[in-house]
Amino acid sequence: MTLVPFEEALDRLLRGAQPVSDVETVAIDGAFGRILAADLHARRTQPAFDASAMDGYALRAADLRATPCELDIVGESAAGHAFDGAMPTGGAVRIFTGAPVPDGADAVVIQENTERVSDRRVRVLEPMAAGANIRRAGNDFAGGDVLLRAGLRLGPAACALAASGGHGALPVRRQVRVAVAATGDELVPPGAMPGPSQTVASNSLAVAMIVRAAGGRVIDLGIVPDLRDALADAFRRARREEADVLVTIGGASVGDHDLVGPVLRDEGAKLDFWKVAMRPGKPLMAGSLGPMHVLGLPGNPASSLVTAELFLRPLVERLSGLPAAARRRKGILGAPVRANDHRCDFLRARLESGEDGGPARVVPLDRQDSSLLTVFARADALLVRPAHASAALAGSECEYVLLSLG
Ligand SMILES: Nc1nc2c(c(=O)[nH]1)N[C@H]1C(S)=C(S)[C@@H](COP(=O)(O)OP(=O)(O)OC[C@H]3O[C@@H](n4cnc5c(N)ncnc54)[C@H](O)[C@@H]3O)O[C@H]1N2
Ligand code: MOO
Repeated sequence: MTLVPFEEALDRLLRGAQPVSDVETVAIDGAFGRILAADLHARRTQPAFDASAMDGYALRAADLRATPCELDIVGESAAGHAFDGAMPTGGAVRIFTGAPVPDGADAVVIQENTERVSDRRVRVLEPMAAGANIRRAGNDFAGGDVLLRAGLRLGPAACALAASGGHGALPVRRQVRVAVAATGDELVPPGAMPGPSQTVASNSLAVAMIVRAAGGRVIDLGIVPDLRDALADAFRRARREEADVLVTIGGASVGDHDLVGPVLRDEGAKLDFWKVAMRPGKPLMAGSLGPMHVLGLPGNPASSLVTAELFLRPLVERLSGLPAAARRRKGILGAPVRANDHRCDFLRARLESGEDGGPARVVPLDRQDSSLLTVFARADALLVRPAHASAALAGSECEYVLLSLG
């Protein structure tokens, strides 16, 4: 197979992805990061009453014609404990932030602008306008208002608004299920000490985190040895568990033990492309196995992580029904770069803040070998060098992709 250009590969992958439509209800404290499945209406009005915005005294602005002037304190209104009576002319009610403004009062004077004359009397030092320091009922929202629109990914403030609007549970789209299999006889799980000729399955851990950052749920297929039967079993398990996406890591190249492609074909997968004109990540594989999307990531650590960021993450977002995130940004090259060949390069790079809030300086890190996690862990971004790009000097414009949590 010839190398598919990067943009075309991404486009082909995403074009075939239909968002999941199943809806479920989750308790609001578990809704962070989930996607709202329907417009959410307020079940109540907030504030439900005219509320004081300050600590001070509720009064009638018209009673302050000549200041300083003294008013009779006729009671108290605290948050959670309203003043029951009506406030007479010339009266004042001691009031605290968030407390209901008593009937008859139309302004709140902050206590710094008063002097307490006695238990029963307060002197107001300055005149004030009606409405001052009062938050009107419905100032934030009224019952029936649309608080949040379907399709929104729920963050802390949106969940707080939903709770304030009277909701304890929310309708959300079900999470996209992503089965992740690390393949290779040499792999041991994180935390275990590898024996001779072994290494730690570090990629699957990071890929799972990228899936979760994109809003997906991980089905961990563990470490699968380079054996046809074991791979076939893992792929069948992914289907049984109704994964939307099957991700394999490693075994994607052309070696005798690179069995992911052959076993996928035996299991009936249709491979759309294998090998993309990009560096790292050339042996990336994409296709489908029944209703499941299949993405075979190359095993080298940087290759796995770059392809997970650039293909898996947008795929999970698309299947979740999220709008395409614009993660490409323009920056300024922080070091000169060579002319590029036919593979689009994604160089691990550090970001430095730009002058006067301008675009960031993108500094490619020294070593770009695809096995280097030390380099990746220092990177905030991937500097994009398109196929056949000419050499560029420090200070010229460039494009970069922000990494997860970067
Ligand atoms: N003759 C050729 N050889 C290779 C080519 C090629 O075109 N012709 N392409 C190279 C490129 S580019 C890449 S990328 C790698 C991809 O190889 P595989 O996807 O088959 O990966 P493996 O051989 O299984 O592993 C490569 C490397 O990564 C380590 N690995 C694998 N899985 C994990 C994991 N889950 N966590 C951490 N490390 C992992 C593995 O131990 C190997 O060291 O192929 C080149 N070869
Ligand atoms: O693509 Mo490989 O990913 O160059 O190491």
